[in-house]
Amino acid sequence: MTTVLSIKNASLEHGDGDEIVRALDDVSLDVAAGELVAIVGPSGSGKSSLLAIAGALTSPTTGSVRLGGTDLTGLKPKELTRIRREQIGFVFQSGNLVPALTSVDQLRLPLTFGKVADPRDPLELLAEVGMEHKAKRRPHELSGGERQRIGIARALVTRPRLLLVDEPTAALDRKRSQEVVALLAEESHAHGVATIMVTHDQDVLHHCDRVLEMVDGRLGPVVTTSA
Ligand SMILES: Nc1ncnc2c1ncn2[C@@H]1O[C@H](COP(=O)(O)OP(=O)(O)OP(=O)(O)O)[C@@H](O)[C@H]1O
Repeated sequence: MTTVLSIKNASLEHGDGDEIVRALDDVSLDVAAGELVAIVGPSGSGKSSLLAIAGALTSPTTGSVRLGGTDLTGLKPKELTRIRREQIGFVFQSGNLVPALTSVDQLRLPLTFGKVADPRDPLELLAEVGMEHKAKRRPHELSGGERQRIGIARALVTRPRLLLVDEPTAALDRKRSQEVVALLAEESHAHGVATIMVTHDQDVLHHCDRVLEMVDGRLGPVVTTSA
């Protein structure tokens, strides 16, 4: 299987002098094309920090991050911005949609930020996530689960290699949570997207190909959950 993301021995420290917080401590993680990896762990354990280095939002203090064979550490901010736009999709807790835009326009928006080599067709993608009948709706006319589907579709419209998902079920009931994470698994498998999902939701872990736990900045196999 093709490795899309390869994090090697990454540490991330915040602050300086006496106030140093080690948010990531010697973390290594490979994620393959088509794989959905869940990261669980207590609050403050470093999950968001892991998404930040995987998403080229922050460089690790030590160690390396490679995406599609390119070493991100040492690239200039402008190059990192281009890589984020072209190769990485982000999905947030509550969809983070633009209030004034219809569903189909939410998907068109990322295609207006710069040239996209091989975009998905927004209407086809809406249909794939089961939302074609709500193409003209604005976010306030959608349920939480529907907004999350649109957020996922928007993140996929540029055909990213890597999808980073932060607590996608935080605002959803159990049934909608299942549907949203099942959709993430389907999309990752069908389109060869390497997906990392941070979650507190034990009930959705069975949709994931691997579950890892972050504890005090260190990443390892799950020891405290039943998954
Ligand atoms: N910009 C920053 N400056 C200083 N410390 C930070 C900064 N960002 C994060 N931290 C610290 O790094 C550690 C890891 O934080 P992180 O946000 O990655 O945890 P998390 O597992 O995502 O938490 P949560 O589940 O609450 O979102 C925490 O101790 C946090 O206080």
